[in-house]
Amino acid sequence: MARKLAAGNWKMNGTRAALAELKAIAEATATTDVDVLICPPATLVAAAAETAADAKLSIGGQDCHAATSGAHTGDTSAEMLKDAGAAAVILGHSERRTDHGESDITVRAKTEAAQDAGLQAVVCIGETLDEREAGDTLKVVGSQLTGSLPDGITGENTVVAYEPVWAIGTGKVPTLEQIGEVHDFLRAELVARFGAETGNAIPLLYGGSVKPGNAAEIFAVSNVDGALVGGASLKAADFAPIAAALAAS
Ligand SMILES: O=C(CO)COP(=O)(O)O
Repeated sequence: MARKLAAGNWKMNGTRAALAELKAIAEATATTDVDVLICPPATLVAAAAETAADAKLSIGGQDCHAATSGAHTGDTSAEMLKDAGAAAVILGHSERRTDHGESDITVRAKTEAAQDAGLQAVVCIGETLDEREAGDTLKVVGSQLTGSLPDGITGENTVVAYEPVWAIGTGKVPTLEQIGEVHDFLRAELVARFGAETGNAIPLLYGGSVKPGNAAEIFAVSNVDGALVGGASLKAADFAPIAAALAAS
């Protein structure tokens, strides 16, 4: 069985003032019986890790470079994130695949770098609306999964997040049947490639317009082990009920 994980992706939102909200999230989820991860922008990782030092909540980055160091202006290595107090890093988010042209090969190299640095990799995949309407969803996410995950991963160092691109920040959510179809498929693919023990231990998150009002029904879908939450992770009042719904599922 995979562990349950409520993860928040703050994207490019938040200055030091947002640390007060992080504290509120840590307090509001302190006794919630699921893993909780918040990924603030890189500028806040060190301060966030200090803020959450005594909390069970973990802090993660939103991207890392595949190299450990070197001439890569503007980039951050996995080792640097780890050094700043991060426990995890989101990789291959559709906004990075689109805005920065990241391919599965890039994401796979970053995933290896993250794991070498001792970070849990939260690897994101998901189809566009055109791909869904063409009936290609399983083909697309299957190929992203195969291409983005390196060999030798474990249920501790890897999380997979299914985020349909058309559901991100739009308020549109796939039907529960559509989510279930993809998650069951991903689970089967993971088990086929990594074996039953590892394949069943890798948490499968759903992401895309998860809110307090729809979280419980999404968490009831088979092979949904948690959520990667964008907008609703910015406020404790929204995020804490989502984590609570996961704990109750
Ligand atoms: O992209 C997401 C998380 O990585 C989802 O964002 P929203 O929850 O704002 O739709």
